[in-house]
Amino acid sequence: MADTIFALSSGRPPAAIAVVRVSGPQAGEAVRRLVGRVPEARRATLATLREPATGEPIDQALVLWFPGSASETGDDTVEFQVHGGRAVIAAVLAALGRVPGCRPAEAGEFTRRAFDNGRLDLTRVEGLADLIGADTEAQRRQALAQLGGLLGDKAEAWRQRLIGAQALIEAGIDFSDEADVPGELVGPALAEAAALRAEIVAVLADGRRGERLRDGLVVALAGPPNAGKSSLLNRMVRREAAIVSALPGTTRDAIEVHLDLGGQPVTLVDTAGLRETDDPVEREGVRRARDRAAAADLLLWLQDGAEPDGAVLPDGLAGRVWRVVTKADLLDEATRTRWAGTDTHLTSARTGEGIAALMEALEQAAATLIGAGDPALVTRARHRAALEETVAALDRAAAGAGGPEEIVAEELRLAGRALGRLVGRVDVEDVLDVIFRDFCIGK
Ligand SMILES: Nc1nc2c(ncn2[C@@H]2O[C@H](COP(=O)(O)OP(=O)(O)OP(=O)(O)O)[C@@H](O)[C@H]2O)c(=O)[nH]1
Ligand SMILES: [K+]
Ligand SMILES: [Mg+2]
Repeated sequence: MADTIFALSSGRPPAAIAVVRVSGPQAGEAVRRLVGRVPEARRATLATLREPATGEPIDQALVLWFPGSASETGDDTVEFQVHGGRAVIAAVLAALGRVPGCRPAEAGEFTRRAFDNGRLDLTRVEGLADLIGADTEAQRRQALAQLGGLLGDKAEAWRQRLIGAQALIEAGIDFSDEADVPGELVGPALAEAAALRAEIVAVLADGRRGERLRDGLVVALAGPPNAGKSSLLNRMVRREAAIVSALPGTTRDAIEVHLDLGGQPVTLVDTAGLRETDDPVEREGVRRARDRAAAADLLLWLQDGAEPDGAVLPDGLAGRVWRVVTKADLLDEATRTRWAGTDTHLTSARTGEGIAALMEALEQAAATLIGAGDPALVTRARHRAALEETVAALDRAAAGAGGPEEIVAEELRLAGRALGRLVGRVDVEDVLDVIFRDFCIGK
């Protein structure tokens, strides 16, 4: 018999209410011991929880009993809503620990059981993890769509069609000596594979917006020392997140600030000023600054407005770059006019000039790059890799047309296997630990 698991599923106590969940074959026995009876299924029942050994009351609780396969995990489950004090929770958990066959749950174990019982496919498990981790509206919407099976159902439908196409060819192979089986079944199978390929390629051509939304859009501030990077960051986030000083080379470690721009998650990264230096600590800072700038989705390249030609963007950082001119408050009219004629954001951290416009532009860019339109299907690198593997196998199948039918069938099988891994139907042991590691205890 499988273990029965229990855990505190609500947040850190003390709190008004705490939810303790129990799931597994002994859940019914647990509720019988603590409540004295098994309450009506799926109805909130007010009951006194008692220490089974002594009969002493522990707390007044709402008890919810979800028998068998209709529960979230697919096993008998009971939820106790108790007062969220530490001693109450400790007493309930201790009493549950004394029920034979019951033990504390490990991180993610309730969800793992739901997966093992076929209640959730792997993409839904990931959606659930993302929903719990969602910080912004757009992230919440995307996670909820994933939990609802946006990608999982589509991938499973693709997989079923592939199995059908593969079966067509295998029927041809198995019965090829029999007169009444059509000899040419590879053609229709490959036509189906080509249609599938087109659908998957269209899903992959999403500009990685799902992954970007999940991770947050990374915007790096870079430029020469004393360009005013840290001052601008502080002004943008309206707090003293980074140290500012007149000394060039002040910032060493990259400083990250997370923002919610109109529902889009954006991470601003302040970096060390880029220059050649003999100071080993600053040199490490410069190395990190280059890495962060190169990896960013968007680079704000800052230059002091008083520098006549501006700073030269180093090689290798030419991706998505916005030029930002700083210290506009120090400029004379002629210089201002000259900058105004260029493709730059003119800003002053001192007066706040240009900051609102910059934030507005960032919010729009974030919406375009990650948030706009329907929720993306691909939200993790794992999804993308599995779909690319599927497309590669379909390409090999198409290239095998005219050759031995067994080879085409084998490539279709490999394409289906990649989709099977995506939804968690075939050999996924290696990815499960990684995915469930994200979960907390009680989930
Ligand atoms: N007048 C004026 N001075 C500014 C402005 N922004 C920054 N400064 C000054 O410029 C100097 C450098 O500012 P920082 O924000 O530390 O510059 P940084 O680019 O982060 O410098 P490093 O981290 O050393 O690379 C400080 O003395 C700031 O007070 C501005 O908008 N107007
Ligand atoms: K500085
Ligand atoms: Mg700085």
